[in-house]
Amino acid sequence: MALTIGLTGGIASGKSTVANMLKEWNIPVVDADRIAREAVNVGEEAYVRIVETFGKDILQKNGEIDRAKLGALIFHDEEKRNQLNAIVHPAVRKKMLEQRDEILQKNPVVVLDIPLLFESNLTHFVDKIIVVYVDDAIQLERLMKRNGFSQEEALARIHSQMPLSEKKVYADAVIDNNGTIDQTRQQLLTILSEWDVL
Ligand SMILES: CC(C)(COP(=O)(O)OP(=O)(O)OC[C@H]1O[C@@H](n2cnc3c(N)ncnc32)[C@H](O)[C@@H]1O)[C@@H](O)C(=O)NCCC(=O)NCCS
Ligand SMILES: Nc1ncnc2c1ncn2[C@@H]1O[C@H](COP(=O)(O)OP(=O)(O)OP(=O)(O)O)[C@@H](O)[C@H]1O
Repeated sequence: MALTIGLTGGIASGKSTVANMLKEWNIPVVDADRIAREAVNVGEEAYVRIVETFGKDILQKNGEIDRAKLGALIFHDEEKRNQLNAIVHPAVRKKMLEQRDEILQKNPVVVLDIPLLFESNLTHFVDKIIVVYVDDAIQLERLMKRNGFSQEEALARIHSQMPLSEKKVYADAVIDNNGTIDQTRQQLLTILSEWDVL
């Protein structure tokens, strides 16, 4: 029987790390962040609407969206963030569901890696939910390190999402990613074997 698993968590909590393990085991993963990046390529409908809404100041010299600039804008302003979400999310949802359906024609299982699974009310599109969890301090530390953000920049991003402690409550399974990568892999293996995926 077909199974759609939602993989979520907070920014820099370790979703991509878990998604990479799944891919190594040949479990197909649909990556919402990647689809969102493709949706705003030059010339796409969402690109045009973003330029109309936020102006040409958020473009690089070559015409592509300056993601750092747009990020600095929307992670500090909820209204602007909602405007951007309203432009990008419908396109992402459509593409993601198309990819899910295509994969399920050939595979019994698909994983949708969606950072904003709860925030965007997408839970009804998945059968089971895995939340990748880390403590606040570790999330902040890993995000600052990975992106070279100041504490203020990192906190703005973290606070634009539902708290991880809340996401944990709605999960069918929680991976505690505070420890080593190996400990995370073990937890993932246990969950997948309980769900008869591996
Ligand atoms: C603001 C943008 C240009 C910043 O780009 P940047 O390359 O710095 O970040 P990237 O896209 O890799 O996202 C990194 C992480 O930020 C978080 N995040 C991104 N967008 C949002 C948002 N609108 N609200 C809350 N968190 C977000 C997610 O955890 C995501 O994994 C970009 O994130 C964007 O276009 N966001 C809107 C689309 C979106 O919601 N994407 C995420 C899920 S589909
Ligand atoms: N168990 C771990 N131990 C140490 N570092 C880790 C661990 N898990 C992930 N990391 C590191 O933490 C950072 C965030 O992890 P990752 O990119 O997987 O998070 P993410 O949830 O996909 O982030 P985003 O929402 O921004 O896409 C990365 O630099 C990654 O290498």
